[in-house]
Amino acid sequence: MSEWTIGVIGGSGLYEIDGLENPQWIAVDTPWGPASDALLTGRIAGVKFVFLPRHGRGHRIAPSGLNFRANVDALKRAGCTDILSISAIGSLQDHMPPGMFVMVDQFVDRTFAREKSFFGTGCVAHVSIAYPVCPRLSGMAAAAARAAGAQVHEGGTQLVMEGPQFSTRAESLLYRQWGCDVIGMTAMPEAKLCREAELPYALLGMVTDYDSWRDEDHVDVSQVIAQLKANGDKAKRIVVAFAKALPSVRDPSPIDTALDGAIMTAPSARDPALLARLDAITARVFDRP
Ligand SMILES: CSC[C@H]1O[C@H](OP(=O)(O)O)[C@H](O)[C@@H]1O
Ligand SMILES: Nc1ncnc2[nH]cnc12
Repeated sequence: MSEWTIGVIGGSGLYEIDGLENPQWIAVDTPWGPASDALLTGRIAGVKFVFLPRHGRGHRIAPSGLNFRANVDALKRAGCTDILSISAIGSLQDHMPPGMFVMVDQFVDRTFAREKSFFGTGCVAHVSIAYPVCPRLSGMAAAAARAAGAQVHEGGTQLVMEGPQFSTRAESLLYRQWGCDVIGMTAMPEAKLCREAELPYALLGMVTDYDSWRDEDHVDVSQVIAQLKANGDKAKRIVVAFAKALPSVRDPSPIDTALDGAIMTAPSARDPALLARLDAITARVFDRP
């Protein structure tokens, strides 16, 4: 029998969540440097939640400045079993209008200026990321979103760009030709790192704009903020509905063992300094009796 501890990463416009019993901000040190902020912990409907504002309170940190490794490590260290990421996204499709929530299930990673792995020289690992999203978590989040009154699209491919500028019209049109449905700046390497940390990950995307592909308009921050104001409370209600509907027992997920067979470096060739940094991420695989 296992208990859920749900990590929620709040994106633009979401710097706290509602309904937490006994809320406490706790600072967590990580060997990867500082996370975006302290973690807000507490319970909703009896379920343990750990909330991290992705850009920090006050939206201090730009997408390329985020310390994704520290964020995921801090959530792992805080005991999270699953991660629900909430993100503002642009739409590349007419049928995914602003105001809709999209449960993203695939990514095209076009980011280039970010640390993308906990592993490296001294401890090499290759996890599978073919299916980067946990279908169980994503399905439960979709149901919660509907229960909270949101219009939900289940499934969609997200182009993840470096930013911070939005796309040119030519880029936006190209991403549509590639078959992408939505666009954002933060889901990668977040999703990859969660898989390395053996944390099932789901992405609830709030569509805020039509990016830059339409003749008649193109995204700017005022559009994004207007949509976030209109939908931010809904996102908070979705988290509460999600907590209320969680089964009381967490059955194991295949993602809980994503590192099995993934580590290539022989025990004798592993770098003790890197192993020390990996203490939280690899605790299950290396500390087995
Ligand atoms: C304010 S628009 C661009 C900004 O919003 C999204 O952030 P998040 O994914 O954290 O909600 C997008 O990825 C950009 O960082
Ligand atoms: N059009 C867009 N491009 C990238 N990230 C976004 N976040 C919200 N809208 C976006």
